[in-house]
Amino acid sequence: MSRLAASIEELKRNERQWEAFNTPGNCVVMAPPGSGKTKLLSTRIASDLQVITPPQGAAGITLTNAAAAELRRRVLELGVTPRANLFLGTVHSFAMRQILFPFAGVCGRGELLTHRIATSREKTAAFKAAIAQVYPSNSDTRNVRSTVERHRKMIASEDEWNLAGPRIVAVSQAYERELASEGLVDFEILVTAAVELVEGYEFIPNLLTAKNPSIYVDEYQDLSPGLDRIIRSLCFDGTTRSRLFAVGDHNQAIYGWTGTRPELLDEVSRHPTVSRIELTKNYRSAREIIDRASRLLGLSGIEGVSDGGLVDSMYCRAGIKSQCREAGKLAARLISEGWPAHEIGVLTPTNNNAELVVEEFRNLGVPVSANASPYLSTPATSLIEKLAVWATRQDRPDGEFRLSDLLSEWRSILRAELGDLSVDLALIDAMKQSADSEELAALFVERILQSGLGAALRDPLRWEDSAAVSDLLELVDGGQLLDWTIQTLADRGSRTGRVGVYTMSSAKGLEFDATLILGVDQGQIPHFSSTYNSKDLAEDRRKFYVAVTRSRRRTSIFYSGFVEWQSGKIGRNGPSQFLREMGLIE
Ligand SMILES: Nc1ncnc2c1ncn2[C@@H]1O[C@H](COP(=O)(O)OP(=O)(O)OP(=O)(O)O)[C@@H](O)[C@H]1O
Repeated sequence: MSRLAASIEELKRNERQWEAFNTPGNCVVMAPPGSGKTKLLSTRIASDLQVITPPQGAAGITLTNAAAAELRRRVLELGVTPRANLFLGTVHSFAMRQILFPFAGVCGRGELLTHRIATSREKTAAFKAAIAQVYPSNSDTRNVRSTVERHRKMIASEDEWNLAGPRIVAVSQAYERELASEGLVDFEILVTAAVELVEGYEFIPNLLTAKNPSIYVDEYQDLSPGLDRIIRSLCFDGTTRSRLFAVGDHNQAIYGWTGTRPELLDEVSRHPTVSRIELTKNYRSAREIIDRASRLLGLSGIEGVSDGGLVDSMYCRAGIKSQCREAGKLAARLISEGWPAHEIGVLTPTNNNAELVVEEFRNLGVPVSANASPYLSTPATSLIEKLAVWATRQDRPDGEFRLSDLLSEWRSILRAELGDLSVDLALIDAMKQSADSEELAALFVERILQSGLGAALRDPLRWEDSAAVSDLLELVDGGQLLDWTIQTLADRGSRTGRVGVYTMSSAKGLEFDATLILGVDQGQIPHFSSTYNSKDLAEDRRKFYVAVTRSRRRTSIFYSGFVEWQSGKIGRNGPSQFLREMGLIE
């Protein structure tokens, strides 16, 4: 039996999954963690592609590069061969590849394609200049940037901008002027332009729906309002329409700070043309994990398929470092008992905490791989990390990545012509020069850029990659990561045989046998700034719910009763209220 047939057989055994799989028109599936949303989506894409013939194709869209990579992996695993017109990627890349790149020029917005995406440092400089133009020098401007960014991300209406105030509007305009004067754009400018094109020119949705008779969306609850508008234009509003198959869970909406509204999923599921299907069976987590997590959100009725499981909490009196140590000891014990190291995930509230975990685990001799990253994970940055793994292990033929696989990723990013061996040779030459694992990461990244990646990133279609690699280079070349070596990069690329360390947000969509969650102290989780606002508190609770539901068999939670802030201040507010809500402490 083929993998696709086997997956379909599994769906058949779950009445609701089967109903969703066979829904002919628009369908929105709402379901809890581990209930097979991504499985359903990938099986449906693979199955539909058997009858969608070129030149028509399909678009599978999700929010982050990590989620897009996972969707692509699952679809290809079901026997689908990559083909032109099969788009599996992020919403941002959909907006760029399918809307701006083909249509911006003919709609008088061609300048967008000649601009470059600003790096983090360039955006910070533009904001600084914009704020200085609008606010007197002694003003408290701490929240100005985040307010402007939230409004820009949500493509705020005129009323919403007016509510924020004239100075916020002025900063936003000055910021865009600053970027434009340097020939730069950011993601929000591009997404807003894509929305304007789709909504303003009828021929664009007509052509897009002809090209993509079906549109599949994973994690709909995380789409920003602008991207929700693009999907609606294509699936509900036009004279021609794509069929929508979307999955999501409003209880896992964790990007509200970016202007996302979890209600959008509910709204789209109630559209008159949509069949709304709710799943209730969690295939991932054992009973105890489902029950404790459900208490957190006051949920009931989630079925499970396996009994048992463990959720426990550990008090570590000496603060976050002692939490890291205790978690390291527990991980070492689990590994010695036979739990695969890569099936243990350590989740932290912040990047800084994740770095502490890596340090402490290394001291204890626990193999560890850091995944929380201060730069965006995209195909190009993750290839650089994998190349670092290969460069540091080239003398060992049993290394984690085969050179042939890396070369094929390299060729795909460089869009190399078949038979052009010079691109392979340039990379192999760069690898040969990178044999010293203690060499600075900046030199390694520069070398990879000069070997062809730099030229490839000038292609406007590689805009996300280009921005992410520029961020990475800024950080290792004089920024916060100046001391990184090739080995540090390699430690991020290598997962096999290592405990993975993630921030709570970056672990979304992943699953582990055991999850160790650190820093669960009031002020940090929930964050003190969220405790004044019921909406923010609800989002922090959902973020913690996502963390707790990553595990199959064991969730262990670490706390100290106080938080040590980077400023040196200590906030003594006891353990997280969520531990009490889950019934783990009195
Ligand atoms: N009908 C089924 N039969 C057997 N296993 C299933 C079935 N549906 C899902 N699973 C398994 O359950 C696990 C969780 O599935 P999946 O990752 O698709 O869930 P999800 O709803 O996308 O989770 P999350 O929202 O937490 O990311 C996977 O290991 C998947 O193979």
